[in-house]
Amino acid sequence: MSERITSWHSNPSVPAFTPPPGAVDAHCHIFGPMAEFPFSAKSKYLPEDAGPDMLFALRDRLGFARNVIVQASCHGTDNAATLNGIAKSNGKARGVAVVDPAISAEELAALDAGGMRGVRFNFLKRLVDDAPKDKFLDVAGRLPEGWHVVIYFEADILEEMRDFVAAIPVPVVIDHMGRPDVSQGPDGPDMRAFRSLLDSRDDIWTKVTCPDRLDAAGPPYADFVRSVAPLVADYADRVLWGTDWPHPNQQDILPDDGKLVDVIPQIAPIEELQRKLLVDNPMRLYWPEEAA
Ligand SMILES: O=C(O)c1cc(C(=O)O)oc(=O)c1
Repeated sequence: MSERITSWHSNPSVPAFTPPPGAVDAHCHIFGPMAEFPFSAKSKYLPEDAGPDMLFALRDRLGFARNVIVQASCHGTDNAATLNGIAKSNGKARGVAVVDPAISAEELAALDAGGMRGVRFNFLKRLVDDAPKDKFLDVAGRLPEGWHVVIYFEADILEEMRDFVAAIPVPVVIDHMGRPDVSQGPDGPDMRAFRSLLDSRDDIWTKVTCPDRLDAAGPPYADFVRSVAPLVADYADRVLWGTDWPHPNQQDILPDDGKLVDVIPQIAPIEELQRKLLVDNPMRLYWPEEAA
């Protein structure tokens, strides 16, 4: 792996939709800068730098107030770049860490002090070499007070994930809805299976994110909208939204973040749903001490 890749749009449009005051971009990442925060030797991609200043400029351009920075797989289990982003945010960012399951209580406490509020378990073979469920469960049982687990998996292994999800002793957030095939529509097998997983516990949340990854037709992402809008309506108190900037591995697409924001009023057509999705829900999970 030698060539560094750019996976984000250089000049995203200003969205037509104005997010409500206090809106949280609850899924984004930081890459590097590499000179200060080298990428993991195990990373499956080598991105150009996309550091905190770029993230905060995008936040402001899109009309958001806060970020949840999810440790990207290219940084492995060294959370320094993500912690640096949180530290530079003036309290406007919190994070989700990726950890070696053997992490000590002291190291977990340091991540908590640095603004981390969850740990991510990634099951995508194209991103990580292994995903040891037994070790993940061990660390899930030792997390700091108030933390949750974020899981990233694809629809083809949803059935294999059920027992694991059931065994997690803290709230669970599922990235990108477990990547359903949205061309099947809201009542297709992938969405039905995903809903039954959500129904298995009342503390499973999900991110209604990544139309660019899930809907190959591109903007206005009609299949994504028709499949996801009913989910937002039915699970209004358990959905989160994020840009996914800088869109790891999307170098062939370069999603326009303004257009991604303009999907929000289509999946959450009324103000109450927009406020829950963008403010109330992420505040409960990431800034509970400030939540209404
Ligand atoms: O689908 C992906 O390629 C992807 C990768 C990462 C990461 O590298 O952490 O995070 C995401 O949310 C999505």
